Amino acid sequence: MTQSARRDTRGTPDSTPGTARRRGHPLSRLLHNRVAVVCLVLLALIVAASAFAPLLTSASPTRSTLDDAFAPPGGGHLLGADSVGRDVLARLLYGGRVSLLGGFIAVVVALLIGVPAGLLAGYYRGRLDAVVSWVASLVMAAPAIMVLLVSIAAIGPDTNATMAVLGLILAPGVFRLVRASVTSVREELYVDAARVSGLGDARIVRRHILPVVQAPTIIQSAQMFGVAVVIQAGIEFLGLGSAGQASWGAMLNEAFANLYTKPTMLVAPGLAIVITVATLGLLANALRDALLDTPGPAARRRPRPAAAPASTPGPADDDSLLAVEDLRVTYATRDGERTVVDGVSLTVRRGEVVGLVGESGSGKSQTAFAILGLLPPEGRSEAGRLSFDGRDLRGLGRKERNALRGCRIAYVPQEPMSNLDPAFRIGTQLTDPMRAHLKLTAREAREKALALLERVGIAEPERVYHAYPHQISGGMAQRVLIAGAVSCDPELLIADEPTTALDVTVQAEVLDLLRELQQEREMGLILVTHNFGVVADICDRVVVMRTGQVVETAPAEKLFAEPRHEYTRMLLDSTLEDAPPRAPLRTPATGGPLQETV
Ligand SMILES: Nc1ncnc2c1ncn2[C@@H]1O[C@H](COP(=O)(O)OP(=O)(O)OP(=O)(O)O)[C@@H](O)[C@H]1O
Repeated sequence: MTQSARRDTRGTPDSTPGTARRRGHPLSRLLHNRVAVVCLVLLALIVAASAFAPLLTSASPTRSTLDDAFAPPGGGHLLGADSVGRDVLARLLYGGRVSLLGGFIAVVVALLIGVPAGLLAGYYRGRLDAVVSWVASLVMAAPAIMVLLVSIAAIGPDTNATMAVLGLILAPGVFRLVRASVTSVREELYVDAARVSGLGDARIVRRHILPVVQAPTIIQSAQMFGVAVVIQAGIEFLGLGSAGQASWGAMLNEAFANLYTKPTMLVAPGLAIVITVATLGLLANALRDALLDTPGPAARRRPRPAAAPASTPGPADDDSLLAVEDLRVTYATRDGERTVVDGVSLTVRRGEVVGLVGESGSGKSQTAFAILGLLPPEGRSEAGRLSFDGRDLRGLGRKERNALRGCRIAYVPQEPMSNLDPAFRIGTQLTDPMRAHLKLTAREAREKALALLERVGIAEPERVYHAYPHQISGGMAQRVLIAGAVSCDPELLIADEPTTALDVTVQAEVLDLLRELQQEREMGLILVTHNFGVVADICDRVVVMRTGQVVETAPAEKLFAEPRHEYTRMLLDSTLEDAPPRAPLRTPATGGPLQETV
C-alpha cells in the first residue's frame, strides 16, 4: 500500500477532527443517544422498583385474602387483587426480582463459560479449539426447551437452578462470538508485533484481545438478558418455577386461568415483561452503535502467494551469534504437506548485516518467523541446528522464547501501521515491553521511550508519545517500531522489508537509521528484502533465496562483482534494468517453468 493510500484509510495528523468524533468515549456516545437514555432510565426504574419493593408497598406478594378476590384497583390494592386476593402491585414488584435475578444468573453463567472458552480456543486454536467448538456445536444442536424440561425434572422446580442451566445453553453462543472476535484480531500484525516484542500471552490477551471482545460481548449480554427474562417467564407460566413465589410468569399463568372472567389481569405482568424485554433489545442496539463506532484495524495480513520449493544450503559458523542449519518449514494443507522453507542454512555474526534476498514468496519471511518461533499453529519448523549465542532455540518453551524475543532478538515488520494497535497511544505501546522485560518503573520507561523517539529522529517526541497510531505518518510509525525494537538493546534484529510500505523519500532515511543503530549497538541484523539496492547500501553478506531454498550465499561485494547462480544474476539484472524479476523460472530438477509467485 502506498503512503498516500494508507493516509486515506488511517488518517493523518490533520485528520484528527474527523476521528475525534469517532474516538469519543463509548459512554458519552451512549448518553448522546436518546433511545439509549430512555432505556437506561426505564431499566434503572425497573431494577430499583424490584430492589426496593418492601419500601414501595407494605402488602405481601403471597398473602391471600379471599374477601379481596378480584378487588378492583384503588383503596387497599393500588393495582387491584388477583383471584385469591393477593395484591397485584406487590406481586409485580417482587416478581421483578425473580425475573431480573433469573436473567442475571443465566447471563453470568453464559459469560463465565463462553468468554474464557472463546478466548482460549480463538487464541490457541489447534486441538483445544477443535474440541471446544465440537462441544459447543453439540450443546447448540440439543433442543433448548427439552434440555430445560429435563433439567427441571432432574433438579426440581428451582427457578435459579433452571436459569443456570439456561446459562449453559446460552454459553456456546457467547463462545462462538468471542472466538470469532479473537480469531479476527489474532491475525492482526500488531498482535504479532506484541508477541515478537516478547510480551506474554496473558498480557497480549489483556491488552489487545479483550478490548476487541468486550463490545460484542456486552451487546450480546443485553440481548441474552432479554431472552432469559422471556424464558424465565415462560417456565413460571408453565408452573415449573419455584413453588409459591411471586413472579411475572406466575402472574401471567394466573391471568390466563381467569382470561374470560378478568382479562385485565394480563395487563400488569404482560406490560412488565414487554417493557423489560423491549428495553433490553433497544439498549443492545444502542450499545452496538456506541461501542462499535471505533476505528478498527482494517489491515490484514497480506495474502501470501504460492511457490514451489527447490534446494542448496550453506554452512553454519561456530562463533556466530545466530546459526541456522537445514531449516525446514512445512504447512499441512488439504492437498498434503507443503514445504515453504527447505534446507535453509545461514549465520549471522555480531555486528554483521546479512541480507536475505529473493523474490516474493521465496520463503524469506517464513525463515525469519521460524527463527523467531512465530509461525502460525498450522506451520511446523525443524532444523539441524538453530542456535542463538550458543543456545539451542529448538524446543524452547513459550516462556523462554518470550523472554528472548523483544529482548535479545527483536523484529521490525514491513507494515508499520498494522503493527501498532490503533486503540493505544504510541507511548503505551513503547513502554509496555520495556516494563515487562527491563522491569522499569512507569517513569523510567517513559523517559527511555522519549529518548528513543528522539534517537530515531522524531522531531516532537512528546507529541508522538501521546499520539494514537492514526495521528502519525507511516514513516514515523516505522521509526516508532524501530525505537520499540531496539528499546531492550537486542543483540539480533530481524527487519522484514522494513521500508516496503514507505514513501520512497522516507525509505533511505529509515535504512540509514537502521544502519546507524546497528553500528552504534553492534547488533547482528538480518535484513529481509527483495531489493538489491538496499543490499548494496547496507549489507555485509547476502543470502539469496528462491522457492524456499538458499541458492547462493556470499559477501555483498563479491555477490555484486561475480554472482555465481543464474537466479542471482537474473535478480541483479532485473534490479539494474529496474524491471520486476518475474521471468518464468525453470526448476533445477525438471527444467519446467515454476509457478508465477506474484
Ligand atoms: N500460513 C501459510 N500456509 C501455507 N503456506 C504459507 C503460509 N504462509 C506463507 N506460506 C507460503 O510460504 C511461502 C513463502 O512465503 P514468505 O512470506 O516467506 O515469502 P517472502 O519471500 O517473504 O515473500 P514476500 O517478499 O512477499 O514477503 C509462500 O509460497 C507462501 O504462500
